[in-house]
Amino acid sequence: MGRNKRANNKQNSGKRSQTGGWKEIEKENLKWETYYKKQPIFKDDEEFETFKKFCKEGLPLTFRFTNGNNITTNNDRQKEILTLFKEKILPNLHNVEYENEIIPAPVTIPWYKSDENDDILWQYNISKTIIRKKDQFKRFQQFLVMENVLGNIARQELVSMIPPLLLKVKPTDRVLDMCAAPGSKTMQLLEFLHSSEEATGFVMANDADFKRSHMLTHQLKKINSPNLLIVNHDAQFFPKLFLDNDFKNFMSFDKILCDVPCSGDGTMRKNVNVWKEWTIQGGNGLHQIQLNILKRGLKLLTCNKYTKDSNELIGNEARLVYSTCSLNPIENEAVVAAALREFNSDPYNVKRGERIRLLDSSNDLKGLKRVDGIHWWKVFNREAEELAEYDENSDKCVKMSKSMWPPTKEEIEEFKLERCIRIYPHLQNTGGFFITAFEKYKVGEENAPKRVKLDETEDKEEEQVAAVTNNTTEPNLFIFLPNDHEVIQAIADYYELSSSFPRDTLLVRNASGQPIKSIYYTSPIVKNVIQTNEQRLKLVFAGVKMFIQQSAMKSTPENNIANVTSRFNWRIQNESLPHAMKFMDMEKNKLIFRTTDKEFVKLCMFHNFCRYEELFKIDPEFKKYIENVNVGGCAFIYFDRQGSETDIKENLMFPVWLGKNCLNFMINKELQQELLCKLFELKIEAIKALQEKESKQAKIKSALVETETQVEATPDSVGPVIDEASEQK
Ligand SMILES: C[S@@+](CC[C@H](N)C(=O)[O-])C[C@H]1O[C@@H](n2cnc3c(N)ncnc32)[C@H](O)[C@@H]1O
Repeated sequence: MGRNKRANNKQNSGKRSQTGGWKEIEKENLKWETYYKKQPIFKDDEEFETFKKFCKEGLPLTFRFTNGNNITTNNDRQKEILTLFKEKILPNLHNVEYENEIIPAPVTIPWYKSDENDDILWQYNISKTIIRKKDQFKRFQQFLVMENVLGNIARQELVSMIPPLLLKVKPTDRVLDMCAAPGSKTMQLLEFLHSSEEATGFVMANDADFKRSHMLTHQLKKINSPNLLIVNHDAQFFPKLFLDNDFKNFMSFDKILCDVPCSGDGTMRKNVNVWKEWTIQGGNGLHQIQLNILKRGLKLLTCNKYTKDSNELIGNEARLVYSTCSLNPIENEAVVAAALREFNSDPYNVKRGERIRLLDSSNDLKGLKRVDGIHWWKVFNREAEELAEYDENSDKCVKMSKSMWPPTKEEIEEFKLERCIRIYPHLQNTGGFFITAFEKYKVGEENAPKRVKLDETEDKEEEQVAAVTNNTTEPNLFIFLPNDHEVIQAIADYYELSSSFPRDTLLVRNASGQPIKSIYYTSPIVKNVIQTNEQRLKLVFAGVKMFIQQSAMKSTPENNIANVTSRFNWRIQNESLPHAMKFMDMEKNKLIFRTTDKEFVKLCMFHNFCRYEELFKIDPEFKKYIENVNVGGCAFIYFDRQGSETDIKENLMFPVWLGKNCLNFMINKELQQELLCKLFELKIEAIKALQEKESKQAKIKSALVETETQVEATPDSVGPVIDEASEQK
């Protein structure tokens, strides 16, 4: 059986017709074929045919092991889930037979490594349809789905992972992702930023489309990075930002990703509609906006400084990566060449001694098969007429620009477009992609980089940007709490948080500026960026939810908590617990109950309302503990797993809500599923059935609770995170 049969994904190859039947999209497009055959991209017709054959096939499955949803603290997560995959899942994927052929097992991709692990990226040449059909894949599929929901595995097209890798993000970098939605590359940028324990930089993810910037929020909030900001600007006019209230010097970005909107003809293996919709005008029409975004990125990029004598870089390297999922030179080399030409001849840049150039990436990503960028190409108008040169007075050049044409001989020498990277589907069975890395540089600075003084009057581009990005008048919904706020004080006292707990980076997301429902935390630099640029930034999202006011909490005579103060009903969100734990004395904190008993944890995790009597039977120590803590508040069960035999080796701590007679584990459904699967080897179907049953019982119980005025918190209140909109009301 050929690759075609296995990897072809029927799900993506058609569209419902109006009569409701399934209509195959024909994988042919004569305009596309003629256009690409005329470009100097493929060696000969034979190579084009191979390329086309691959374009018609579905993509193999690729998946990457990430550092999980506690991106700031959980560095062992990647190793742990990877080991689980290699020991428990992978052996079942060897020698799988389908239609009398053995499907080769997944293989690792050598050019994607983390500091700790060499084999974090895997490729499996099999379609989703077969995976769903065949029982042998069931466990593998469940594993992928579950770990993906939990943020431990990222499902992303192989070639789409290259641009963030070439940016070489460090934990100290200020990173801007100019066109970020849906966010798969931003996710990688955050992984790199958090590759060491203390990230002092940040990632700002931007998208011009309001809805898509919210989609970005949905994708990225699950990884809980306090160093992330999501904003909503047109990248062509991305505002200049400042730090530390120093309004004389603008803040430049050390790493910028320009993954611009494009015709997407490198994605036709996945998006079959490209076959139907591809036109010459598609690429031509995007050229100018792509160039504008790239030029704006280059403007905002930190300038690398080199010593005069030895030409050595002073300080860290800043870079910008430009990428598209298109193979069209008009969207790629033409944009890159135009940016080089325009930037390096702009009097403003010349006066400041700043230039840009392409970086040589040939030694990066060893093992990745690639082709050099091209120096010339053919330009066609929407009528498919080949045009030798630009003529602004000609009707044939309507809606075209001079920058679409190839560079001159001298420019070819200077631009080094061969440094661009082209990836074709047939090179290593992937989608198509174009990537190149730029640097902005200045020679002759002996000392540490100086900040650039603004001189707006000489800068034409800034005038344009200022005209578009008038100060935002929207109310600020991201308000930092004063560090002596009484609620913060009460929370710190209740949880016995040490004096080093950072109280000054806690914020609320409502116009009143008071902690109504949730309190979030950010990194110090994110706070700085938000506060200094309140008037300039259209901020959509920042902050990791840390404390939540438990709404089910009411004070009644029956539950013995008649005089509850606010401190009792603020619980710690599970995802923020590892961060909070850094400021707790794990030995002495009286809210922590330690257990090594798997059965104890199992019982707690199995039931929404786990009765104390049952737990006392398993561990009599728990009775003493309960007598010493406040009923009606949040506490913790610490599962000490040293020397444990099961898959998860790390110790686990869970927030629990202590009711009068029973407790609730305050973890979400997905984590509950993962832990029940891994710790107790339960089948996912059984867990889901159990969750449903418990949820029904919880509802009945809640109703009873109302009538009996016996207050308990239900894990339903943990469930879906309250969205900002509802909170802002
Ligand atoms: C190729 S996609 C980006 C994919 C993304 N980098 C990822 O890996 O998930 C291009 C994105 O650019 C956004 N976009 C289009 N025009 C834009 C503009 N002028 N400024 C900023 N974003 C823009 C689109 O909404 C779209 O989400």
